[in-house]
Amino acid sequence: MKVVVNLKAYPCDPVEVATAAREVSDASGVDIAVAPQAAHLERVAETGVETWAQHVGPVEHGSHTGSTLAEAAAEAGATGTLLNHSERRLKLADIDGALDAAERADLETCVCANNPDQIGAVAALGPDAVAVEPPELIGTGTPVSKADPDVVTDAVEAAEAVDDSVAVYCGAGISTGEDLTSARELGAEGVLLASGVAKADDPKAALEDLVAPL
Ligand SMILES: O=C(CO)COP(=O)(O)O
Repeated sequence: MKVVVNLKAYPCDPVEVATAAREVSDASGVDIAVAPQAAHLERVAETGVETWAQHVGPVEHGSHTGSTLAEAAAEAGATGTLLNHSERRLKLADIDGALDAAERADLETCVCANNPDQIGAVAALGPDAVAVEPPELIGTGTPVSKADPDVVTDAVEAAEAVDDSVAVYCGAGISTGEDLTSARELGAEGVLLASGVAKADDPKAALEDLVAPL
């Protein structure tokens, strides 16, 4: 199972979370990536943790003020990127352009989507992974794997029908080892989570709990 910890714009210490993630990943052998704010990519990458951008734009070098250039994210140490997060929605053409940008910069990609139909559509664009995250469960602490397990199994089916080489992750409300195990039993190959770690009093303990059953 892959674990991607999205720090969003939460007021946590990105280096503390990244260091904890690297230590837990090293101790457990579980692949854990951290996606901080773009301005924190370099400091997070310096901890040695697998570092992802939260977004890159469908742009090349040029006149694109305020964009996140895939090459700049890679130079800062990112090796992957989320795209089309529910809080950073893109038009289909821009997802396609951002995937091209990520490929140019050699970034692993995970395209998020709200539901299984959208998962099928974005899987067709050829990302490395897709992640189904029902927006109404994001940040609630109620895991998608319990509240809406069909969303996960239907997303796995939808992606497989289009391209079975695309990994399927799920997210929203995931915070415990039990949530992770249920996600795996439903066919997910990874999870995306945020508040369960970024808002935890002890992010390292939260990560240890998360990977304990693996
Ligand atoms: O949006 C998410 C991960 O990208 C999920 O957020 P929560 O883990 O806070 O529900």
